[in-house]
Amino acid sequence: MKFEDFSLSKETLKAISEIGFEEPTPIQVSAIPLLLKGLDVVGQAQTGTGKTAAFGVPIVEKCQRGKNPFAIILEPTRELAVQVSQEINKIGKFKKINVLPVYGGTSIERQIKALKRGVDVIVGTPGRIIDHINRKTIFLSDVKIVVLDEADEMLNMGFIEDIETILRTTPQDRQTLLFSATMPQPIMSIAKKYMKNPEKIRVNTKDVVVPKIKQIFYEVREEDKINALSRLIDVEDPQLAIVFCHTKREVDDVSTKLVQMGYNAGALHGDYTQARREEIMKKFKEGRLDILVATDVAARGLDIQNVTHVINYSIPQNPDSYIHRIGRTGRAGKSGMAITFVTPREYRHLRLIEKTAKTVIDRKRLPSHADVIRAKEKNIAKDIEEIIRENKHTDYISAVRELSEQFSFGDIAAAALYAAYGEVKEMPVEESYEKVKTNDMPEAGIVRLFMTIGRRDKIKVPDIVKSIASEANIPYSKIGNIAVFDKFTFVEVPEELADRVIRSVDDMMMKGRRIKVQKAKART
Ligand SMILES: Nc1ncnc2c1ncn2[C@@H]1O[C@H](COP(=O)(O)OP(=O)(O)OP(=O)(O)O)[C@@H](O)[C@H]1O
Ligand SMILES: [Mg+2]
Repeated sequence: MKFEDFSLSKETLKAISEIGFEEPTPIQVSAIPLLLKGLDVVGQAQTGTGKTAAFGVPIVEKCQRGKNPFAIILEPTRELAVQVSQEINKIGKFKKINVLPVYGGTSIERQIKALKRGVDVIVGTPGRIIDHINRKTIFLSDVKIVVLDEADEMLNMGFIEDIETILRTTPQDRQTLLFSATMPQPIMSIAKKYMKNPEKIRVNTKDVVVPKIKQIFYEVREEDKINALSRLIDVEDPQLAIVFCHTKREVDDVSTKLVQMGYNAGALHGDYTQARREEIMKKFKEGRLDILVATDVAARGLDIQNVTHVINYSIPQNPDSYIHRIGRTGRAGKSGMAITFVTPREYRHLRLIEKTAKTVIDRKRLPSHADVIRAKEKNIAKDIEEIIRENKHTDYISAVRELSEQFSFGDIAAAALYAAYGEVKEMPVEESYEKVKTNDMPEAGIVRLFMTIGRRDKIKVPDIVKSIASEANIPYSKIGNIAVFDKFTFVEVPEELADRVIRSVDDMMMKGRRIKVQKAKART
């Protein structure tokens, strides 16, 4: 199937090819002909599979320009109104379709001016559209097509009255279209009220979740989440990541901590001014921000290139939210990674998500501190390889030659890495660490030491471990997992360093600290 087979106008086909779409996606194959025929359609297809163009192409194709808007597309968030209006604008480029995003938090006067100049397609959020209807600055009496994008979200409790108000101002004989990746049955029943014999399209009923998204979960205690997040980011090295939190406060908290830890992170939620929301989105899209920490305001519809990872810092409340959140990666045939943090109490909820989303989420063990270091070394090696392969380094060769009269090449290279990457980052000094399971023993080559210091001692155990490491003349980065319990602590170290650590603790004891250390016994 090709776009040419839909018998579209030259202008629309030209726009599609300029955007770079080579062939229609399955939802586009099914939906476009029905929409062109003028039928009401409920379209359900997985996240990132081109639902926007599935309704966008027919709207542009059928659009007759008049005094009042021809089509109106409703979106649940401002960000989505902007994004979808941009996409319709691209599809309508050669038909010179006027598209206007209409959403709150921004100057209504400017919107009114634009509306006066004439708009063919309105893409907006319900609240602001109602505002315009009341001010008589939007007339929907000539509307031929209404789209409820993210229909299930739009028809859920919070939005339904607004949607009804808007629909009442449009003509009865309009074409009504509903699209979403999820379409729960109760919503379908509500939807029928507004539609005429809707055709139901469901693409790929077997997988609700995009199969190319790899899904894993980690068991993490609430207090350990921030360190777990930092480790995962270090090891996974996402190009762009979205971290979802449960509340606005949690978003602020997590993003602030990430920034303090040196990550290039920003926050998005509904309490920020529109200017700030737009600034953050712009930065993230341009890759000037690596990590977007957000509430569910970013869960639906957003299409941002190169989001390689979605991390559920808090497990989503309902399974549909899980599907939409993780759908921010793995778009348009790309692969992606979805990570979910689960506290022990949330296991049952996780199972419910798996069941409803008809998917399997695999469990993994959190990377250790040593894994983080290894991953960093690997990333550095990758960077170096690329620099050499692309001959980016040649301007520095004479400098190295000069230095080599005084130092070894090894030292020069390591010092250059230091200059470029800074100190090897240490584990943040906090008392909460990944839970070391006391009944499963560490990996081969790692020895677990038992120490008689714990939370009860009201000292910062990691600080003590740091001074032990320094006493033993061992870089702190070589120390692996640390698990602090009330009265004791487990510290994991490479086998060959264990004796040195024990000896240095003994030396320190002589200096007055009463800590006993011994190799933990393996349970049999
Ligand atoms: N025919 C096509 N060929 C290639 N890429 C396409 C095609 N149609 C759409 N895309 C691209 O696929 C990506 C996802 O499309 P879109 O945002 O419409 O997905 P969606 O189905 O609405 O997802 P969600 O459920 O998350 O809203 C976009 O970047 C879009 O440009
Ligand atoms: Mg969409």
